[in-house]
Amino acid sequence: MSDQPRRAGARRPHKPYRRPRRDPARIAAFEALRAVDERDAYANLVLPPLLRKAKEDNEGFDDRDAAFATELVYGTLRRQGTYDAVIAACVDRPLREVDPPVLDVLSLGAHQLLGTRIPGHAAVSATVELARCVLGDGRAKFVNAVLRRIAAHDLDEWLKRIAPPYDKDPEEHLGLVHSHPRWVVSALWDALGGGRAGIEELLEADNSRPEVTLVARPGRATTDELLTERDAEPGRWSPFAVRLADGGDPGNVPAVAEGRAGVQDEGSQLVALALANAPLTGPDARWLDGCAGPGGKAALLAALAAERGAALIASERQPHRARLVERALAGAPGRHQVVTADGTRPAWRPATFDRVLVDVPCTGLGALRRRPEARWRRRPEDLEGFAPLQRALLLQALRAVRPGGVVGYATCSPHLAETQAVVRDVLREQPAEWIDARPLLPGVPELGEGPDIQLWPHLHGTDAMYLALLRRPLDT
Ligand SMILES: C[S@@+](CC[C@H](N)C(=O)[O-])C[C@H]1O[C@@H](n2cnc3c(N)ncnc32)[C@H](O)[C@@H]1O
Repeated sequence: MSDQPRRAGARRPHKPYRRPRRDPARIAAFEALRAVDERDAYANLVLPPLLRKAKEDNEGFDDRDAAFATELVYGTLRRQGTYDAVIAACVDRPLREVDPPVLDVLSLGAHQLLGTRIPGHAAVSATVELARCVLGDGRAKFVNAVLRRIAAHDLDEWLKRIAPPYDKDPEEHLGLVHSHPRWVVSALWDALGGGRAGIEELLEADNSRPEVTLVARPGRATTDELLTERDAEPGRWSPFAVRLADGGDPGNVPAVAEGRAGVQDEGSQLVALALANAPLTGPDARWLDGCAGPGGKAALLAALAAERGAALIASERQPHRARLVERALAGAPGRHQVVTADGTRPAWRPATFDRVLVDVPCTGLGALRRRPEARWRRRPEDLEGFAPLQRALLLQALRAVRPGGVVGYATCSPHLAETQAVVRDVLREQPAEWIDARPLLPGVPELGEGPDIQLWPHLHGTDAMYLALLRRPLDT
């Protein structure tokens, strides 16, 4: 071969330059992924303003485009572990050496190819156009080459190639097939117990979109009123719950706009209900929500307390979250007050309350359906950060309740280090009677062996909420 530079005339004729086709939905999805990646943003917070902007800037950008962009972002983030392994098998360098924006475009392409019904050729060409818009023509060629390799197999075939056999390494297998970090698979399995079928159902439930559930706050709205909404169905377990089937927009429900109803997972409703219904002898006049922000459970507790003539104090350490609690309680019946206070250094005297809820800060491993990026951001070390706070909040709750009164310890994580381990440790320091919470939720199956309860997305359709109910002994 000649080492003379080729004359221009000998080159293949250039195709005329064509501007890349702009697809506002895919561009919004890419920008959301960048924000999640670059500045640890939350997808559910960054996406709505991006979609509003896409609507303003692009005539014809409609609700279907917005739904498509949302599906791309949530689907890509949820399945990121699987897609990363597939992409790694298709590039000739370690993934950490691939530019993050390029990786985001590849992940969006992988999701369209392996996780949607978009035909392969359309998924590749639309993603290459996106790459041309947001990365430039040079890197779009790399994207094109990688996507063609990904498109050579379907998801099942890729899973056979990237995941070890179940029998060889069950946790790694499940982590890759169901796109969860290995340590999360391990922790969820420890909490759930049982064999392969249950954990697989749970991991898949984490990858599904949760229904929108409303709460009709007692005394302010009724489920009958909410059931007049389009595609509304009664809740499965909570007497206050109404589910909005696909496409339901709570923003359009008048009772929600007026604060008489709210958006609240049924698991959270059941926690508030179980605490309110725990048997109590003696007065039942003062209730405390010690970790109230943003106020979902406080709003339901306030309504339940008002029915009984009890007063609620809703306490929250962070001032901006305390303001959210104020907003959630605005217009609520009965007596209630919001205070900004650190629950580990209480602003009230010991033995003040008849019922206390502490819904403690946690890893949120029970709400992975809602926060698609959370599973990749959390680290096992986070547990060590939460542990002392969770113990301190429960200990102070047991001191704040009067002898004979009831404390509810709740987390939105089923991790045993955040649930039973905390309760057991605190009970060694501050003895209390562990009440069987299961009879307080009649009709709700599979609540575990008791006395505490653990809800699960795959069994109950709720977040994986945990609740332990503890009664302070009369002689303390
Ligand atoms: C899981 S969230 C509570 C959710 C709330 N119960 C609801 O249903 O809307 C935990 C809350 O505890 C608050 N928190 C964290 N540390 C606290 C402390 N030391 N004292 C009181 N609240 C605290 C957090 O700011 C957060 O708002």
